[in-house]
Amino acid sequence: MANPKKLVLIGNGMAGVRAIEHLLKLAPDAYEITIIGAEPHPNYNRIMLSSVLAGGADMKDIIINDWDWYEENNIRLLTGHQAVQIDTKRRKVVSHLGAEAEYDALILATGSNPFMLPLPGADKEGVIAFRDIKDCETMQEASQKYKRAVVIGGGLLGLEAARGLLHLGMDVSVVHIHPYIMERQLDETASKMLQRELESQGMKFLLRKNTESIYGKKRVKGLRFTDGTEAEADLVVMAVGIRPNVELAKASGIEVNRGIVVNDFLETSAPGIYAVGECAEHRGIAYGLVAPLFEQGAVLAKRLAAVETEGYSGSVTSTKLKVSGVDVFSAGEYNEPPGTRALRYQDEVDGVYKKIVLQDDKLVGAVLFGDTADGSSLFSLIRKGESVKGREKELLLGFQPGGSGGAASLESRLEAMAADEIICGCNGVSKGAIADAIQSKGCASVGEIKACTKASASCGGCKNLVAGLVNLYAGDAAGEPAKEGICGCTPLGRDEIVAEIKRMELKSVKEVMNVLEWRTPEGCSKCRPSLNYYLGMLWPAEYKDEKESRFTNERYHANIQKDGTYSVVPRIYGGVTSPQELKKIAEVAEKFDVPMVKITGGQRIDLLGVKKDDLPKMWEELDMPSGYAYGKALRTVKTCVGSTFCRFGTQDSIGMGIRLEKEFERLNTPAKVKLAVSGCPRNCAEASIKDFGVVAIDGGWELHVGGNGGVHIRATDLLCVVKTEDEVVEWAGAFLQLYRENAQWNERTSIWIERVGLDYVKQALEKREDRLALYERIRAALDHTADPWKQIIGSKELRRNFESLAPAAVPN
Ligand SMILES: Cc1cc2nc3c(=O)[nH]c(=O)nc-3n(C[C@H](O)[C@H](O)[C@H](O)COP(=O)(O)OP(=O)(O)OC[C@H]3O[C@@H](n4cnc5c(N)ncnc54)[C@H](O)[C@@H]3O)c2cc1C
Ligand SMILES: NC(=O)c1ccc[n+]([C@@H]2O[C@H](COP(=O)([O-])OP(=O)(O)OC[C@H]3O[C@@H](n4cnc5c(N)ncnc54)[C@H](O)[C@@H]3O)[C@@H](O)[C@H]2O)c1
Ligand code: SF4
Ligand code: FES
Repeated sequence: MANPKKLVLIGNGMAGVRAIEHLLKLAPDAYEITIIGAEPHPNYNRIMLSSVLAGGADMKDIIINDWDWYEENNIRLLTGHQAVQIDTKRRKVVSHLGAEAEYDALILATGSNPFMLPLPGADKEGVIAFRDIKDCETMQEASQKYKRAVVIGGGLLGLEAARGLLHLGMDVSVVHIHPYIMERQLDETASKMLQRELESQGMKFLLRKNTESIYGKKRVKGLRFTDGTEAEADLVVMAVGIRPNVELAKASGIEVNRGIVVNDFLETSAPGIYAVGECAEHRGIAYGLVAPLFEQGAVLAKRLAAVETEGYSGSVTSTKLKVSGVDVFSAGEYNEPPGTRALRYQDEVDGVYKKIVLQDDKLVGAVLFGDTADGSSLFSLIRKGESVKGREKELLLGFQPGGSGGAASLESRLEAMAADEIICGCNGVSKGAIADAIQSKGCASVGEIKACTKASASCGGCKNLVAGLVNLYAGDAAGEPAKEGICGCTPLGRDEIVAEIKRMELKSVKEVMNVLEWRTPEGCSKCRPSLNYYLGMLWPAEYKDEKESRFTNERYHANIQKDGTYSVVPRIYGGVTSPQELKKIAEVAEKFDVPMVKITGGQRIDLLGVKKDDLPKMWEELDMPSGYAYGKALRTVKTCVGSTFCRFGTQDSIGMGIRLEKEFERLNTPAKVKLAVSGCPRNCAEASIKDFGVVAIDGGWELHVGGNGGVHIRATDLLCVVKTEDEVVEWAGAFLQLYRENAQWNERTSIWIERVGLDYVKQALEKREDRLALYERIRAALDHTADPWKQIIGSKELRRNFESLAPAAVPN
């Protein structure tokens, strides 16, 4: 295009930049674009600030478009610039630093301002809102120095802030003006169930409290309420709603009501000026959730690209609270207005509540607590507005607990969904669009689908559904398997192989290769250990481990070193040893001329440089269990000193760590597994980079999963919060077994979780019956394990292997 027009966007946030993304797809060369953003960051996912605060994501993970994206798209970006003037005659915008940008078209996407209650003392240090990265950092810093936090407002934002502050180790109270929390999304029953659940996680509630003033000298010390009571606080977070940011528009003479008034094409009263996002008011509504804002952005992009559009006609919204361990969904009319009827299901044992609201045979609202899996289906029906006569009970109870549960019920749910049902509420992506991305565009993972369709790119709440669709459709594409075989010896993928082993009850590596028509009769160094693992996992009682299918390290139960010697790491439970044990290790090291004794990162002692022939003798003299430092197995359980000695410790992390290690030692896993237990959120045992990390909080334990501190560094995701040590063990066992049964051989939990999605894991573990079934299966597997060093010491035949120089069957 010869003379591109000039487009200026004010507000580098979620709605404005999404509109630009659409526009770049529709008409990449139509405009010369300038973006002016007051924050000093590139465009980021504001929604995920809650997860950053709660330890479920890193700041770096929430960038949507990095600096390079602007450059690649020839966008002039002015960050840290607040637009302060719009000259509508000369069509020019001026920033507070004096930068200017001329426009033919201008988009206002200035978002909202958090509403700050105009209370005496609201200007004190330590009184903040929760809106941007800066607020998030302020809370993180405050938690290092201070203990007591009060959140004013028990809505979505307030509860997510409170959960994050609990994670940061603060004592948190939520002050709410109404008799029950989230009254804008929930009825009283669901709200009370939610409150109980959050209380069990350590959150406190002060209901029916109207704040009168904030006291303290320079920094806040507490709040005073109108009923005369007080609450102490070193940090106050106000989350009492938002107000569209309209100042600039108003000052520029653009029509403003609550928000900047726009028509169905997002046009404001000023020619050439559009508004999109939270700052815009469409048909009397200013939205505060991304789904409608993204819909607006898509319409605006079409308008700017001169592509025909019917315009934006408004949205029905749904919400989900993003608090780990709590499933809450609400859509439409949740409070049974006159003329509606409601159907309810309540199960106090499993903590499940469901309500659907009907009007004239149509579904107009839904509230779900404890089991939100049907949320997207119900929401689709609300949006469609079709009659559900005769199906009411099925809608309420169709997939109630007690069904097949876990992955199977997810699959059947997905199969039953219509193609136009929305899977990703934030981005409005339907089942059909995802199926098409898998089948026609070759997307084979959640990440690829996200890149292709945007599904799962915002709150991430739909990841398990997207992962479920990948499982459902990958493989159907054009009748060909979408996945590659596990190696060149077979076209079959991991899931097909495991399914066939189960179906045909295949019991040896050779049998699998024969029956499944391996291309190479002996297999290779990839498929043989995988098959050995899958067979052992599926038939723990009957399958005899095939040593020759294992790598050298696992055959000799020691790590081979570059000079051909081995290293020996005995198990030291929870990193706790004793003078007697240390003396024994020292004597053995001297006796066998061990050239180096090293303390490992996993709190154990490594005897390096041991000759192969000496291994059994050394194990005999050590008389300690194998530490499995060589295997795809449970390695260490790192612990901090915890409440036994540390003044910050809230729980006995050493005892918990030793219990976990004793419970799961000798467990074979798809790849190595490391655990850690910290006695408080200071997290000295680095639980947030372990496969399963346990962090003590007041009155309970946070369970984190999928971390990795190695080459591919990944922080854990928060799985849930539990109260007792027994629950920690039950969840750990269930999680490890789920991983054992579903991951590919050699796939660390960090990669596996990225592939299947945290929500898949949460859903598979959320029901106690499913957890207990998994736990029983892991116990059954553990019942058939024995310490390999002891087995070798006690068997002349096995000892002989260490004298011979037989080459490894499977090269490393
Ligand atoms: C912690 C948190 C969690 C949330 N969770 C969810 C959720 O789970 N689901 C959901 O749907 N929504 C959620 N939301 C709401 C969602 O983030 C917002 O609806 C969305 O970000 C609004 O997009 P926007 O572009 O209109 O505004 P914003 O994303 O706020 O962007 C506006 C930008 O404009 C800039 N700006 C303002 N004035 C000027 C000016 N004069 N010059 C230059 N720049 C300016 C601001 O600094 C800001 O960067 C959450 C919000 C928060 C704070
Ligand atoms: N999971 C999500 O979808 C999510 C998460 C966070 C934020 N958000 C969005 O961010 C925006 C801001 O969230 P929010 O929770 O602040 O807004 P909100 O308006 O939804 O809730 C504010 C809550 O504060 C309470 N309140 C008002 N005045 C009070 C007072 N003086 N004392 C105590 N309580 C008082 C209200 O009763 C209400 O429940 C909303 O648009 C929300 O939808 C969404
Ligand atoms: S993590 Fe453990 S050692 Fe570190 S401060 Fe907390 S209790 Fe103490
Ligand atoms: S539902 Fe929020 S990203 Fe899909």
